[in-house]
Amino acid sequence: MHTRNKRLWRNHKEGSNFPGQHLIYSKRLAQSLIEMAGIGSNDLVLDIGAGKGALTLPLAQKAGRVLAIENDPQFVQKLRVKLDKWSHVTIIERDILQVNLPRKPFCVVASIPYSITTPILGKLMDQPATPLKKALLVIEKGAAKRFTANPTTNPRILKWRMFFDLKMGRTLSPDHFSPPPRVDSAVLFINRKEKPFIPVRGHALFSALASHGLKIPEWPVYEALRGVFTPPQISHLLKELGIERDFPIGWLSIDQWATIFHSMIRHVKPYRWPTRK
Ligand SMILES: C[S@@+](CC[C@H](N)C(=O)[O-])C[C@H]1O[C@@H](n2cnc3c(N)ncnc32)[C@H](O)[C@@H]1O
Repeated sequence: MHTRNKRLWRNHKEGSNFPGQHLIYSKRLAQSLIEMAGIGSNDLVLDIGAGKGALTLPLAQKAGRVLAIENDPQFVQKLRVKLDKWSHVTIIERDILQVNLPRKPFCVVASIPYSITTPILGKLMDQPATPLKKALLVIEKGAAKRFTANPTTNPRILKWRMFFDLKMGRTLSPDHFSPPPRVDSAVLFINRKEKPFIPVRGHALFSALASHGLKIPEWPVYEALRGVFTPPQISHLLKELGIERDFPIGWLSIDQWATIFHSMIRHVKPYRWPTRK
């Protein structure tokens, strides 16, 4: 058997029965992902779904501190053996969705379980006060496209993008993983904006505004926001946005959403502001 096929077969046999355990087997790929992430010796880095440590070990060589989170006991055992001598690596045997995130600034470099991609991203970005600096995630390519689409009609993604830049990087074909997933994967970069588009304390109000406005994304902006802005305020807003009266709300850019939010704070009486149902 060809060496690579042998390795694939061995990994396949050793892998547990849980779906989503598609392990990176190329050291070169792991190394290049970590280089792309730009991790340095002062960084605290989370490896979410550490598996057998494909990313954890090279991360340990670069980062100041690594938290490797993995909920499969067999993989955790392997991680403990592999990372025994690295005292700045902590292995956390838990479901990532139950883990308390660090209170000080941290980065993430991870090839995550695809089935819980949105909950993981939510955990990292729903509360913009969470001190996430940046992340490089390997996720399903379709999901990476959805999170980075412009425009987006998803209020949750819109809110994330008030605080973070989301960019899609290189595509990774299934043969980069063992066992290979059925779909292409891609790198997703998340970087905290130097200056957020809206203040952190306004994030819940922004969510309410975006959910209210995007109930029917095909609606024109004036129609979709009628319950919040008065007719004269809408006319003023359309000028500020540089759009025609019948422009569909679902076509607005991230910047235009920030403009709507600021215009609401400045001109609309608080009793008219939308609240999250
Ligand atoms: C796509 S694999 C990646 C493994 C490793 N990072 C690699 O690249 O080789 C995802 C890993 O997440 C783990 N995992 C799945 N659900 C998890 C959860 N809720 N919390 C923590 N780890 C989880 C799986 O056991 C698996 O090891």
